[in-house]
Amino acid sequence: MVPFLVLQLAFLVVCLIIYRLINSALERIDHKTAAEENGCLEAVDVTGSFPWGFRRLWRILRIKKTGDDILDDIIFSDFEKAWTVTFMAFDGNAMYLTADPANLQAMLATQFQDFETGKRRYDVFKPLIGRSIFSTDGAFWEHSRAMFRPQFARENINDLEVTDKASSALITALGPTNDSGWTSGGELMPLLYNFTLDTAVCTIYNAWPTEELLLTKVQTDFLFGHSVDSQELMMAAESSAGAQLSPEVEAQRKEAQAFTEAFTTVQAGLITRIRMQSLYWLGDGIKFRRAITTIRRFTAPIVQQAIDNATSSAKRDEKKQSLMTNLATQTQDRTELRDQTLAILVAGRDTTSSMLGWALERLAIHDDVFSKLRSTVLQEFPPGEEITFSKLKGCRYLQHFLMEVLRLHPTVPVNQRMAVKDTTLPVGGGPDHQSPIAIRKGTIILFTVYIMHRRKDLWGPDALEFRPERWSEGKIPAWQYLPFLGGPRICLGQQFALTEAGYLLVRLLQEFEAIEPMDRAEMQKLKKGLGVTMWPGDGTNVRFRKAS
Ligand code: HEM
Repeated sequence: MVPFLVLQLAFLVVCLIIYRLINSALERIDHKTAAEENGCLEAVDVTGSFPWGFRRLWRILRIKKTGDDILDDIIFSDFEKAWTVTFMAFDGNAMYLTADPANLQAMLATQFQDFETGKRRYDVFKPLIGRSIFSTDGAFWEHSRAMFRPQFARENINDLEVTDKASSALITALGPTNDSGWTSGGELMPLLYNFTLDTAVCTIYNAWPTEELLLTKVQTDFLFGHSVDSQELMMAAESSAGAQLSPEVEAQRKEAQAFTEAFTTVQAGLITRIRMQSLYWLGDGIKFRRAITTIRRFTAPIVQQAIDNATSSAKRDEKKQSLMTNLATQTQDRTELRDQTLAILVAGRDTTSSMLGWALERLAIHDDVFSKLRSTVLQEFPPGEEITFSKLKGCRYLQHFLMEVLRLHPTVPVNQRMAVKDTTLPVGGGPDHQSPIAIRKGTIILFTVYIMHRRKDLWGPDALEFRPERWSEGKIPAWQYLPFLGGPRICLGQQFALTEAGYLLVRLLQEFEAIEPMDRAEMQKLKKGLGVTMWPGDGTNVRFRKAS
């Protein structure tokens, strides 16, 4: 006999499901009425015969078996009929998915006030970055943006001395070469993560001993600790980095390593939180919480130091200040200083290192692009001459190469906005998909620049080919290329990232005359890893040959 309580519970669940179904049906009717009133038409519905997105979920769950790619196969197939589509989400609400430049321009710029990043982003990222530029909307976001804007002005962009040292550290970490001039090769992504963390941490916090080592030793551990496992090579790398460490520096190195590891753990934890959607709070383990504590322990004295510097007239007037000290002249709220600067780290580390990973993969598999870029670099950046921001900006082929990398591999491939009032989007409705569509308050619109950057109707029949030359063949409409998005929330670190990446590539191309994948066939598959960002899924396994 089934206990009465269980029956009551079952009854409640059934009522809840019926309530949701009726609610969502009523919403659909409302939506239709609003659409008609605004002259809007319906977008193509791709929900399919199984409601609530089960079809998509089923395909995603079977990825390992089918070998499908989430973006190229599953999401792309939703766009078979139109570039803006709608579907019913798991919770019964209508959602939209778009890869239409006009709709992106509306959400990000012309109708900016109608769309927000939404509370979910704040909830997911809260443990690490609390209330900060990346995780808020409205007045607090405006305040944050105004506070950061001067820090990202051209004269404050990247401390190129730091970028230079981090580049040298990375080149050292590639290790010695064999008799034919080749490095032993291996997975570059950990080195690239450390490169971007080094440059960002030094710029933001002025915290690590740039003179002594940055993370050279940590990087060397990553590269040689497992794969090559040669004590001799490691010692050679260490001595060439001048890394005979004093006890103080060794303590700092340990601290830097603990911070790096904690940061990596937290990034992984955030991916879990994103994937768990509304149940994000169930995703945190003890490791995640400990890592947050480590990060806070690391930043606490730096925050204090920044406040002291900003309030001491002698220190405040020193020419070279960390970003944190500059911020501390505007607010002395410790929590805000911590959260805002960590937000910059989150926004800046994996995005830029992933771009570099893709860039090196492309150089490794396209010999012609490598040769052209290297000869351009040798001509415009003769070894020994200073590499400056304006020279990097002025090197057209280098810029076109980076733009093409971010076209085919935008490191933030899918994103979303939420309507904060009943509104419209300009295209996607009706049989020709050119009529406006009505969007109800609270609706989530997913958008994918990854798909938009690969549309043959926008980019031509060779849209999927990697061809930096396309950027010198005529003007490309601004809203069809958005790796950094656009409008008032455009990426603040765009120039920082392009300068940092350009600098490292120039240094690598000066130093090495060839780059080769460890397994060409595998690398040509260009597999992706997908989390907050999109990175080379199988790592960037390459080796370099030293210039003779
Ligand atoms: C290739 C490298 C990078 C790419 C592709 C990239 C991309 C993006 C994108 C797509 C957004 C918009 C997110 C949204 O509003 O939903 C964004 C925002 C942002 N990015 Fe970047 N980013 C990169 C590097 C950096 C770096 C190096 C920094 C800082 C050092 C940075 C700082 C920021 C900040 C602060 C925001 C938030 C802006 C706001 O909401 O007002 N980014 N980035």
